[in-house]
Amino acid sequence: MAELAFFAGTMDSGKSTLALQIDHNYRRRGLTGLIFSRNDRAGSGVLSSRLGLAVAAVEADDATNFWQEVVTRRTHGERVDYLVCDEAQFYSVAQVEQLARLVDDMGVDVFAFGITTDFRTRLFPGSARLLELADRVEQLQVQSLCWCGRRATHNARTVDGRMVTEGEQVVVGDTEAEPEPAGGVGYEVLCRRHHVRRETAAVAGAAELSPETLPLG
Ligand SMILES: Nc1ncnc2c1ncn2[C@@H]1O[C@H](COP(=O)(O)OP(=O)(O)O)[C@@H](O)[C@H]1O
Ligand SMILES: Cc1cn([C@H]2C[C@H](O)[C@@H](COP(=O)(O)O)O2)c(=O)[nH]c1=O
Repeated sequence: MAELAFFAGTMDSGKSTLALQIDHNYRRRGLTGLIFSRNDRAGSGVLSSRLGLAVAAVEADDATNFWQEVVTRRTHGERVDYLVCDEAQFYSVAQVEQLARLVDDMGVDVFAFGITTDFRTRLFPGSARLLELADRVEQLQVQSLCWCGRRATHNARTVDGRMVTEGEQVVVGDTEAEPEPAGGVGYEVLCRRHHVRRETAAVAGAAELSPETLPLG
């Protein structure tokens, strides 16, 4: 039975890596899939992992109709067994509904990957619809950590190391640029406690995990 699976996690939790692995394993077994991404940090038409791997992807945008993409290909004799959909938080509600229809009416497996909430802890519309419609929601097993050592559960947007709470919902960026480009936007994953307090690593003066702050228990 085909399914719509949503793999959710904070930034930097290994979603794109898992997307590449799933695609690799399905391809090795002779299945044929399509990879979609939207606004990947590495540029347009690519799905990239921080582990260094990247593959070509179809760039989704506002005009993309996933249902039509598959119908057109199948009409031309192409096989489409599954879709890998990265950065799915940026998909529209209608696009997520197209993905669900592909599962139900065409038997296409859909693996979607994305962050659930934005820098203000609000659900992205695409992620909200995925949570509502998915057959299976999986939290990533790799824990990303807050500077204090707790599991990171929230995404903070930073400017000059300080957490900001105003701005557009969508601003492409990375957690790895340290410090982020002058005046530019960066991201940092935090536990809820430090997200609420707006306490980033820079504000706390924590360059790395300290044994004194790390709750090892
Ligand atoms: N140099 C490295 N060595 C080992 N693992 C790394 C390295 N750099 C990044 N990673 C792993 O890659 C993960 C981020 O993977 P990625 O797929 O890019 O995340 P996401 O798509 O969720 O933002 C990190 O949590 C870490 O586990
Ligand atoms: C929190 C938050 C993130 N983004 C952007 C930043 C990145 O480009 C992607 C997440 O990519 P990742 O592969 O999961 O690291 O989302 C955003 O636009 N708005 C936000 O609030």
